[in-house]
Amino acid sequence: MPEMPLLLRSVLYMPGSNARAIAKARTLDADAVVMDLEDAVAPEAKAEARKLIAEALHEGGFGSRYRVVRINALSTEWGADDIASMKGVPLDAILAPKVCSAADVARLSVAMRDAAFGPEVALWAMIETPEAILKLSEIAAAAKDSPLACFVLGLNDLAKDTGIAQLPGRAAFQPVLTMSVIAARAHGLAVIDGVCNALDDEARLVAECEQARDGGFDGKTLIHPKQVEPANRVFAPTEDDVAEARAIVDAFADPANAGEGALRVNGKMAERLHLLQAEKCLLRAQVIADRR
Ligand SMILES: CC(C)(COP(=O)(O)OP(=O)(O)OC[C@H]1O[C@@H](n2cnc3c(N)ncnc32)[C@H](O)[C@@H]1OP(=O)(O)O)[C@@H](O)C(=O)NCCC(=O)NCCSC(=O)C[C@H](O)C(=O)O
Ligand SMILES: [Mg+2]
Repeated sequence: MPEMPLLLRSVLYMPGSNARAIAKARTLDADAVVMDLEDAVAPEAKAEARKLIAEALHEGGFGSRYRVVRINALSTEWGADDIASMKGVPLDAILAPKVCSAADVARLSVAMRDAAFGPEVALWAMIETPEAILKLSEIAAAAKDSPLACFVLGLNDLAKDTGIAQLPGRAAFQPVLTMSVIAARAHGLAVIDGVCNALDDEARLVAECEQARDGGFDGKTLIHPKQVEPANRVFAPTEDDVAEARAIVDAFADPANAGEGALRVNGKMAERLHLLQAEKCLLRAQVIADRR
């Protein structure tokens, strides 16, 4: 499985047909950028968008931002050409919409191989259909034989196909959010929350980011530059997180605790599994600090 970056707090979509947005993405603090060929691009603009994306990626300038191209589903008239048009283009992942089964993952895997993508190019799967929810485990398990490395929630499509309303708090979606995280983690995948359509409601965006962070997601997909900073802030370790992590690491490094499995650190139990979490937290905080 291709390795995922340590930071996927902010995953910003932009229409592949929008040259200005793609150019702006090079200046934004998003951890990942997703150039879209699917729903954000009109049928008559798809061919031009493929060219625009390929040129922009060849031109480069995206720095450490993880580069993702969202294709159309292979079942559409555009999917196969989308993948073929990215042959030889420098990118980090293909995001496939409406993945419904392990067979879909296998077909995407073959198409990526036919387009000569290297083993480092990941496949990200959108979880956005009722069928996918019923087969979360099967789809995630397909990572074993494919470059599948990440789930991305698509709650707009899921709302459309199920009738579940996208209300503040997302109570009716909670089981889907949790089961997506569980399935992804059971097979070592990263997992990113769906978008917040309310462009001018930062409080709602922050609430969704906090819900996703506490629910185990790595980050949130976004649709506008002004959503990047709140997502980066919410999904980053806080100063308290870092202080607690450092205390755990220091406690286990203390020769006086050599051979201990469980320690009392600042009034809480810390075991070796907490040490691993603490080390990851410090690493993430360091990467963020280095970027600044
Ligand atoms: C939603 C938008 C159409 C809003 O556009 P607009 O009101 O025109 O934006 P602004 O005038 O506020 O833009 C200000 C500047 O920022 C740039 N910009 C805007 N959006 C982006 C972006 N996403 N990435 C990069 N840069 C962006 C503008 O170009 C302006 O720049 P400048 O002119 O230099 O000042 C628009 O934001 C937009 O198109 N968003 C992305 C839409 C998209 O990609 N949708 C597809 C993914 S969402 C989805 O499909 C989810 C899933 O599948 C599901 O089912 O849920
Ligand atoms: Mg969708």
